[in-house]
Amino acid sequence: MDALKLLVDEVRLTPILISDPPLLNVQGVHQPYTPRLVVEVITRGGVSGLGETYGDGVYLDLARPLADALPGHSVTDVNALFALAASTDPALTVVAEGVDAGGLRGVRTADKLRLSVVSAFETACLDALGKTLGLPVHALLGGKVRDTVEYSAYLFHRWAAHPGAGPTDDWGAALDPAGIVAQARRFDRLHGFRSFKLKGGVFEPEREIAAIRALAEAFPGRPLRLDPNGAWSVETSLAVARELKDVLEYLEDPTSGTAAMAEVAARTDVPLATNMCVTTFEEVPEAFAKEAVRIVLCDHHYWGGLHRTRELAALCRTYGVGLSMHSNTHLGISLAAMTQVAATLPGLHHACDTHYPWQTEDVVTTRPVFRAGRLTVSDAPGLGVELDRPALAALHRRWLDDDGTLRDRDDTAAMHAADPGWSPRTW
Ligand SMILES: O=C([O-])C(=O)C[C@H](O)[C@@H](O)C(=O)[O-]
Ligand SMILES: [Mg+2]
Repeated sequence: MDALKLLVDEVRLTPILISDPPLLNVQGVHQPYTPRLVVEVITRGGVSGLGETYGDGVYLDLARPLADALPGHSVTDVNALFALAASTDPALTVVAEGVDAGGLRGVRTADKLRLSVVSAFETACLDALGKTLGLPVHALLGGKVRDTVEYSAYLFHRWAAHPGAGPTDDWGAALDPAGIVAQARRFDRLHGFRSFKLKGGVFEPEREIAAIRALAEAFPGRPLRLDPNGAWSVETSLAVARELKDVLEYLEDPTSGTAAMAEVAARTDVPLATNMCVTTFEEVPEAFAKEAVRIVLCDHHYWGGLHRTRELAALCRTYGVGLSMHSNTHLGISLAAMTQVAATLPGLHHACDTHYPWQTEDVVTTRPVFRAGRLTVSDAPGLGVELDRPALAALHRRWLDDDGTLRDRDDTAAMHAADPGWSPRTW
């Protein structure tokens, strides 16, 4: 193997806007179109590797200088990406810290944003390396321990249509327990998902408890999760846990922050999971010491890539904490990366989240097919996906044509289109 062929020759960044249904969450409603960034790394050997991450302006500001700095580095050198990203980071001082409006991903820090950018570059480098060597990405991570990866259905309260213009679909509204059960039945029929996660924090807890109860009745014995993204007080969380203790696989981020999660955890037997209070390695020691969570949702976008996802998995294994996987709105490149890394994690005992079934547009040539809620782990070189260049160009054109309103995801702003006085609620 000629090592020179593994040097990065060019990096292409393509911001896109993809259609998204009017899914409701504690922060508001999904915009009709949401930004994603496609990262393409081309080696001197002429091989192209793909990665995907958040596409809002703050991510683009971090991605552009990293893309400029990467040529000349080897796609084998993924550990060096972190230092390279830090050294080329122009935005550190201007990133506002606080709660991320769109992503519901816990406290927002410049570091987390940078890791999410690095993750797409790491994935692209591993894809290029795998394609060059004729090996799947899972082989570069030490090999798969399973041939299929299980995903769960991601249920949302939702409107039938976006207010004003926007993409449409035939799912209809789901605003009550019957609507959620109908949605679950359709997911079950279409994709065979065994477990169901309901996005909560939208309506008063009683209505969401009723939706979970209705699911338990419609699908006896199936794993059920409820995730209000930290919208409840400690007492409300405990009341919900009491009501649903016999049917929940886990309760995800019922309340905000490690201290409050630890208080809930100490007073209920329902396992608590998180993708909000443990989102960085720095947050792990306190959360594990306080036994605030029994399950951490990994996410290669948050944690800085596929290798770091494996590091998180090792930590969880060490401390007897379970592992699941989080998902935000994403396309087929990220789904392939999620599946490749999930295939290598021995301690992954919960079905992974994925928004993918809600996404009708993609930049890969072949849509992955869920069978019995599972994806087969690809053994093709790299991630096993190919870029659909005309689709990428069309979605990029949409991004170019946008006047800037949709280029930064803001679920609260999207909600204001329907209800100008709306503000996020807590119970
Ligand atoms: O906590 C979670 O599972 C998420 O934040 C997933 C997504 O961000 C979801 O809630 C959304 O996009 O509305
Ligand atoms: Mg969550």
